[in-house]
Amino acid sequence: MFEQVHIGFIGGGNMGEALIRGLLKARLVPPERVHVCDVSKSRTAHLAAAYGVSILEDEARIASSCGIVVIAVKPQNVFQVLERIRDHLAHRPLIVSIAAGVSLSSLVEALPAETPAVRAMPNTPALVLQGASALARGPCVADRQMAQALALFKAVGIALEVEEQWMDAVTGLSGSGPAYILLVLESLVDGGVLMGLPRAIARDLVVQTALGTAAMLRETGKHPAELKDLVTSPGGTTIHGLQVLEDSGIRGGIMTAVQAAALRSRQLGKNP
Ligand SMILES: NC(=O)C1=CN([C@@H]2O[C@H](COP(=O)(O)OP(=O)(O)OC[C@H]3O[C@@H](n4cnc5c(N)ncnc54)[C@H](OP(=O)(O)O)[C@@H]3O)[C@@H](O)[C@H]2O)C=CC1
Ligand SMILES: O=C(O)[C@@H]1CCC=N1
Repeated sequence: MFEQVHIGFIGGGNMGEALIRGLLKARLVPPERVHVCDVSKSRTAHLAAAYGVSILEDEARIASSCGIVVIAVKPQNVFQVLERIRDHLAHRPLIVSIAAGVSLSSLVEALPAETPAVRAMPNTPALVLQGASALARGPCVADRQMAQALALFKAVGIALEVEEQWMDAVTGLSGSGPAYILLVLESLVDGGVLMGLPRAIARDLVVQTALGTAAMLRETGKHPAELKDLVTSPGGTTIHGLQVLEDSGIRGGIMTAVQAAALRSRQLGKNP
């Protein structure tokens, strides 16, 4: 699907690197067909040394050399990038923006007529090929191009096509989600340390408990509450821990966190 296709990244920060590393690890394209530009010279030096990708000096070179251009700069910098590349898109490359909140209509408006554009929301576990991405297609994206965009993100985890109306919710849930889960995992490790466990042992136990629980949820297809009941013996240890969490309002807190992040995504689209 990607024979001869060159993939360019404008912005090689946290997320650009996660995608690049994932794509190379999945052997979707060889490093000589991955091109990156970033205003930070320390970032490009790091990416060239770590992954052997090609570094191009500016956004225009990426746009004119690549069949797929991933825009991986902060939302605040997206329109400056589009302004710089718009005169270098005569070959109609596929533009894939991963910027939170930036809508398809604003992308299409800033690009030459009929430039195909996809809005995507990946997440950082792409770094280890366990990402969760959702993609919404713009009006001029051919089926073949959408299949390529999906394949790009499927190389680093799961990728679903959704209607654009869901992209802010996706951003608040799976885009930001790794941070919420890491906060919980960090707290669990600290709980173990509080009870005297050596930190390395607590960490190993927490990581495997999280992986095992997620695998159990995926493989059984059961409701989380049903699996939770399996852990929770009458009058046992777990119910005492759960009561403390319920008293703390953790469920509402997590739901409100997803809502706040989704609303921030919507707001970023209007005023980055
Ligand atoms: N981090 C995450 O978990 C996720 C992020 N995203 C989205 O991905 C995008 C990138 O986020 P993230 O990787 O975290 O951000 P980073 O700040 O880590 O990376 C962006 C990089 O782009 C550089 N940059 C800025 N302007 C330009 C330019 N004109 N040309 C080339 N490079 C430029 C920045 O340099 P400098 O720092 O010097 O400005 C920086 O190195 C954002 O839009 C974000 O919404 C999407 C999903 C998940
Ligand atoms: O915090 C952010 O804005 C980005 C978008 C999703 C995850 N990180």
